[in-house]
Amino acid sequence: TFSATREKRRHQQVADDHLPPSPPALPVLGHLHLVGLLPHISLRSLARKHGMDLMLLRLGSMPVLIVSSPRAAEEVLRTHDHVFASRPHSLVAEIVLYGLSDVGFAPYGDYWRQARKLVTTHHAPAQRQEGAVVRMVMARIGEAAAAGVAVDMSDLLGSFINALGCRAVMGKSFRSEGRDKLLRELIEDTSPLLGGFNVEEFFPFLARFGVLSKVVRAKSVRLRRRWDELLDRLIEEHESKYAAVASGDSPKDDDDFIHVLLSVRQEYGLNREHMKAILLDVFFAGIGTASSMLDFTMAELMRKPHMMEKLQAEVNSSVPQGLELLSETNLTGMDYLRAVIKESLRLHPVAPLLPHFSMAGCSIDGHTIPAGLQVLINTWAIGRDARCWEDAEEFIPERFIGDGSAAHVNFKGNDFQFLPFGSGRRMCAGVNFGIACIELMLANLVHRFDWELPVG
Ligand code: HEM
Repeated sequence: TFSATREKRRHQQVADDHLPPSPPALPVLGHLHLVGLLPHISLRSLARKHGMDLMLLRLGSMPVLIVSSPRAAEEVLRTHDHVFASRPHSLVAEIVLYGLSDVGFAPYGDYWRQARKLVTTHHAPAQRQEGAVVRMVMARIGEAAAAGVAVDMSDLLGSFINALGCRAVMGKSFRSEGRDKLLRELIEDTSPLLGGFNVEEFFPFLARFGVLSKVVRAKSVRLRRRWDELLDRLIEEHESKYAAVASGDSPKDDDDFIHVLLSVRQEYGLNREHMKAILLDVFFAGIGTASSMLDFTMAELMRKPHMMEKLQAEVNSSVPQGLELLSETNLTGMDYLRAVIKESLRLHPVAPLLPHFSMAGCSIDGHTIPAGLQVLINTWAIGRDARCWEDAEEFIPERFIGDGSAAHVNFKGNDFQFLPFGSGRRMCAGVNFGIACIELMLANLVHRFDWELPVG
């Protein structure tokens, strides 16, 4: 028995020797104190010192693999995609997302596969709603411009994407009873909890005893109640309308996403909770991401007026004179517009750390990667990796066009130095819709108005 134990320890030692490198850790906290308020930035600094490709941290009691280079990201998202295609468990997501019945946080498996298929195949109605919403935003900017007052672009772009998302999901009733505002508030309150670095997630043994989890759990339960109130009402209204249309008592006038969910409910075996979780996903994934992305793009362009002018020249020369509102069909051949959006996604990815989870053990570059490991892919660091990008920290859209150094690089998940939508099985399910919204809005904003930062 003694020699068997010694042999086991020796094997363990050999396996540990092959783990990815780690910085020195503190007792209990591990490396948690090194993470800071902007984890993607501090993790890049740590990776530079301790493991440019892979680095193993212990955050509280949780081992977490940090992936910081395009090469290592390709190993995780392509070579071993089948191993890493799950998500780490999250206490908050479990409560807010109805036991992980959504797509984004669902563990890998049949439910996730079906829910993802549903979102990717049936989300299209949204694309037909854009015109009305763009018109609304342009009118609001027009009023501010006429009065000569500054506009809060973050607020305006947020409300644009919010309105678009609401219309796509809820249909024509999206503004009644201030639901669009309520939804925006709910998203703003939920995002920090769902997207945040909650300490409790790294101390599951404490959470089990209820030491740390009480506050987060209480907050999550309160949020979930508020979501329930809104989503139940929306679904019930749609159900009665859906029944009236099915019995021929009412004409079919709406093909929003809730209607789509109702129509495929049986086919996909969806219950009410599944529907609510999938709706939440579409709100979160679609609304927060696109508006933050537009925000960064406008900020970059206003800081570089010559690029703003170049973009305006491209847009103005491509559309018929006198056209007030551009639609998707006017956007063909706008290479600079696309390059500006790519460059903005490179420097400011909306999901700077992609969360994955290893379902089995594997080996990467001779390192042992155990099963059950949380993985964070630092797409922010990868998009600024000086080994793949010239003047990596500079905003230079030209790199993506003509004979620019990244002219061939795309965000479809095949170029691992550029992962704004991820790659592999868990890649974003709304790339085309997201990009279409951003292109349309940006083109309209620069076509219709001249922009500058207010003094100071
Ligand atoms: C500019 C806009 C958007 C950006 C930058 C973006 C980015 C991302 C990223 C980085 C991921 C994680 C990928 C990974 O873990 O490897 C993701 C996942 C996801 N996105 Fe998007 N997204 C955008 C818009 C949308 C829209 C409009 C939808 C609406 C349907 C959407 C639906 C999803 C879903 C459902 C997932 C989870 C996929 C899964 O876990 O299987 N996204 N997105």
